[in-house]
Amino acid sequence: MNIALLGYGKMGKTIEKIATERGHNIVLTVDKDDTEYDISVADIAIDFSIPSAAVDNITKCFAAGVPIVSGTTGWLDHYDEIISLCKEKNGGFIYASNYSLGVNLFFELNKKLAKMMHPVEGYNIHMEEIHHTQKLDAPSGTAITLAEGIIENSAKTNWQLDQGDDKTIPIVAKRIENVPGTHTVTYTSAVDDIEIKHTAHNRQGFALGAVIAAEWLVGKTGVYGMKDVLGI
Ligand SMILES: NC(=O)C1=CN([C@@H]2O[C@H](COP(=O)(O)OP(=O)(O)OC[C@H]3O[C@@H](n4cnc5c(N)ncnc54)[C@H](OP(=O)(O)O)[C@@H]3O)[C@@H](O)[C@H]2O)C=CC1
Ligand SMILES: O=C(O)C1=N[C@H](C(=O)O)C[C@H](O)C1
Repeated sequence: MNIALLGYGKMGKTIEKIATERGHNIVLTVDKDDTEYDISVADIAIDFSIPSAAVDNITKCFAAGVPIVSGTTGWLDHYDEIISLCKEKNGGFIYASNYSLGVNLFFELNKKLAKMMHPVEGYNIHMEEIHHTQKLDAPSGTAITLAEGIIENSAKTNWQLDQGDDKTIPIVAKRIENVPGTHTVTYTSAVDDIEIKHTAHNRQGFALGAVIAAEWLVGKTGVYGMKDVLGI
């Protein structure tokens, strides 16, 4: 598979290593200053860039008929318009806030726990995410997906940074040097806590998941998620 990497930073470089080990070719890498390039040299694009570049990068892929695996977070205000554009252009698209197998299992566990806790009285929920200090968006995309999983399965209707109430899940976002990504969901009562936590030790799980998603998406059209890729 010939891959274009849109965003050649920490994730782009980790994906390059794993994709090459799996026998793929990186035919194009794009960073901030690369404005003139031909994306159609690639069978598939993988975007791990920055929030303000994601929509433009995805749009260019649809225009060129190149399916795209989108990993960049912090652009979801434009999600609905991107999905409409994908359908209009008959593009191929996967977005996941987190491509690691472990986090995708954690997403399912989180939904099941929220469903179990829904009828139980006396517990308050809060979430915490910790990432490295270069991260541009807060809360993390993964934290937003976790919050959405709780909202689908409880009486909560929204999330907010730092503050919560009966309807609102509070998410605390911490930035600490070199942390790849840690997410915790805690239910607290007067007598105990129930806590589920995912800790990424490095970026390899995210990168491997993105390459597996690209292998799955290549040659397809339509809008998909990691549940489709992993069959969970
Ligand atoms: N879904 C998932 O599983 C994961 C998602 N992420 C997300 O991926 C994104 C990237 O993370 P990470 O690699 O750590 O970040 P980095 O800052 O290390 O890399 C981002 C790269 O994007 C480049 N860039 C800037 N503008 C553009 C543009 N217009 N087109 C293409 N590339 C551009 C930057 O170039 P320059 O340095 O020249 O500015 C930089 O090399 C973030 O949004 C992060 O939240 C991260 C890990 C996992
Ligand atoms: O910026 C990061 O590094 C990460 N971003 C993603 C997110 O916003 O959830 C995924 C992972 O946690 C690492």
